[in-house]
Amino acid sequence: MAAYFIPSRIHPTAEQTDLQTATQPVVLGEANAGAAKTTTLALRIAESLARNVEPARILALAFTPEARDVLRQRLLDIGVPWDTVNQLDILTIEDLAMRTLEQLEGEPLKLTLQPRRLKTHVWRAIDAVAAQYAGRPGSRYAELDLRKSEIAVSGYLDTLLRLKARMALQGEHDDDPVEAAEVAGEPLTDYLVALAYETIRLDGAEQAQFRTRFDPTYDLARMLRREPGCAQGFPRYRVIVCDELHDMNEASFVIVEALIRATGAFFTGVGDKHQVIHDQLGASHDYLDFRFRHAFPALRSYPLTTTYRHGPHLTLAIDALMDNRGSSGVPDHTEIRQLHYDTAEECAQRVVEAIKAWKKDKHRLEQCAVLMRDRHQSIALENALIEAGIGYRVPVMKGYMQREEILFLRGVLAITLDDLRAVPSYEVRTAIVEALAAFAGMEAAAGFEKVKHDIAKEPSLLPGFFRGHLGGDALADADTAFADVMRYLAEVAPDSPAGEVLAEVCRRMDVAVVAKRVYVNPYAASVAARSIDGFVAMARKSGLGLAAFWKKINAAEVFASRKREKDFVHLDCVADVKGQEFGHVIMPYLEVNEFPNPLVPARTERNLFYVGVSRTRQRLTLLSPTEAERRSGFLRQMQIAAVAPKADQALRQLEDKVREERPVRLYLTARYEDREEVRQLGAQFDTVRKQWYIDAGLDTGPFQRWL
Ligand SMILES: Nc1ncnc2c1ncn2[C@@H]1O[C@H](COP(=O)(O)OP(=O)(O)OP(=O)(O)O)[C@@H](O)[C@H]1O
Repeated sequence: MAAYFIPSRIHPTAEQTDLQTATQPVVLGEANAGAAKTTTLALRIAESLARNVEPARILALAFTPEARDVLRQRLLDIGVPWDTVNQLDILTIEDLAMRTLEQLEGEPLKLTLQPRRLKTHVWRAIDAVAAQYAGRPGSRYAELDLRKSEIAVSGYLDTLLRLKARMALQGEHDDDPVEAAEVAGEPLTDYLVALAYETIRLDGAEQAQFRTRFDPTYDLARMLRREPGCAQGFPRYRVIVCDELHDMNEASFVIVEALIRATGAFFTGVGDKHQVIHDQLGASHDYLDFRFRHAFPALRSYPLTTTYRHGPHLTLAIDALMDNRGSSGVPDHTEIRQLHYDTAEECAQRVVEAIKAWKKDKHRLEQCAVLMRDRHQSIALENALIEAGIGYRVPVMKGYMQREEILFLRGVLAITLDDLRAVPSYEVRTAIVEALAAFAGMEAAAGFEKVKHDIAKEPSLLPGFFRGHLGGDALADADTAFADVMRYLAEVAPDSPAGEVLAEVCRRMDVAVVAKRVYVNPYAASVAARSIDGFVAMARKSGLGLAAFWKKINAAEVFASRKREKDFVHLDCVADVKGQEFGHVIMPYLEVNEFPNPLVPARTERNLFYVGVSRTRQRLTLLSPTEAERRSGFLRQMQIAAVAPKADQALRQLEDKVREERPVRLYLTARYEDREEVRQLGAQFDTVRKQWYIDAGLDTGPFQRWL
């Protein structure tokens, strides 16, 4: 079918146009990375606008705020004006759930985000399970393994999230928890704790007493399951689209399915099953593979196989990695550079060189992204960037100096030197006090909230508070590790070597163990412990005394947090840049035990690596150890050299094809006051792009001044 909407900038492929103009009520697009899923969804929205659907009756959904922003950008890219984009509802599923619950409950939703603040609820749940089941007849109950350690709490919270994401916490086996746990595939203890936790959270009432991340989605899904009539409260959308279906889980599916049925809207979803990286949240390719088809038997699937993000050299290497069969529509040679290093610092130096080479080739720095597997890797990278005077932005992941574990060590320095005042930002001073309290295990102390702000306002109170609280008379008796650290610091001279002092603090505190208590999740704790190691190593290497080191990091923070509109590179974790793209992608630390991370399932790691490399438009720089045995296996799997001849050939064919392409319409620069004149000459008005145009075959002579 001919499209009503013609985009600016791009020529859609036949596959894209088929999806843009599809007439079936429920449509899925199955694609490879960069194969224009989001762009095609934008085309689908624009097509609806061109067919007179009001913007306010269109809902565009994504799973993450980043993906939501990319969708907005793609609409602008294809020529939908800013005003129109602003009238559309472009939301994450969690945004939609929050908005719907707020309407139903009549008050704003508050979320408790840090896992450690949920710990007391988990402990109460454990006590409740012990009271209810211990000593109950039945061999399964005798095996209950109720522990309150940090690792156990973290395990319970992980299970809880998995159960909620999969909507596996209630069901037909409610009266027999043993069977219910078995069906859910979780240990009985975890299942019972999860049930008890939810009883506390909901406190017998419908309205939750507290909520954390994902609870809004889960609560709305629960409500829709129990009372499908609630769905009638959704706005009367006529068109719904959903991006990144590979992030879908059962709770989100319940919401989307209810939305489609209640509104009768036309639905289009797109996804790429190789981009499933959130298995923890119950994401699975099942939704793309069969759940939608099962719920909507008339569904029609459309493939999207051509990537427009990069040329054939990278496309074919990605095909080799993923065992895929995509092709490229970009007639450019996407460069893949490989560099090697021996140490973490050398790797960071290579990153700086790669950025400088990009700049020297006259490209913009903002088009360059350094994508890491994990945030602990950023210490060496940030230091190297600061040293080289290269501005950077850390959009999702905070810069290392503002991460809790490092704020704790900065707090230690501030106490020792009695110089919290040297930290210019009020927020950072507050965060330092919070981090100290968290690592000292006293963040829940009565009145702490007020004290925190008092100290941030009057920094000279800091040493007195932490020493006095656990010190003074109490200090002599206190046998906590933190009190021991306070005693040690009281003896330390300001010119003592910073590296040695911090190492001693970490040793006395046993920070790896403390990190487990603070972070609860073992994986997050291991990343934090590695960050701490990196920071201490950096202090050692600097050779500076405490006072000089303190000055250096505060100056570095001022450099790093300067607001920049241009001349900066992006520094982020791969998992946080899904949906985005960059001219130059640099991937450091591609080595055994870093990427793939051995704590994560192999398939998820490969998908994550694929997400990283597929963000590239023009140049990909891969950094791995000089020693071949230490290199990440993914590099070999890409078969970069082996696919090059085939890629050269594909590139030549593409160059020929592009020469033959002709636009369908020519858009004019005519303004409002020219409207009668151009209309009489035969021009037509595009109501979506709000521009005059002529069909390509028309004589352009009379229109020269508007072309
Ligand atoms: N027909 C086309 N011609 C030229 N460029 C296109 C075309 N369609 C899309 N593009 C461009 O291709 C790039 C990738 O598109 P898009 O972001 O929509 O892909 P995606 O499949 O959603 O990516 P991912 O899921 O990997 O984030 C964008 O820069 C987009 O502008």
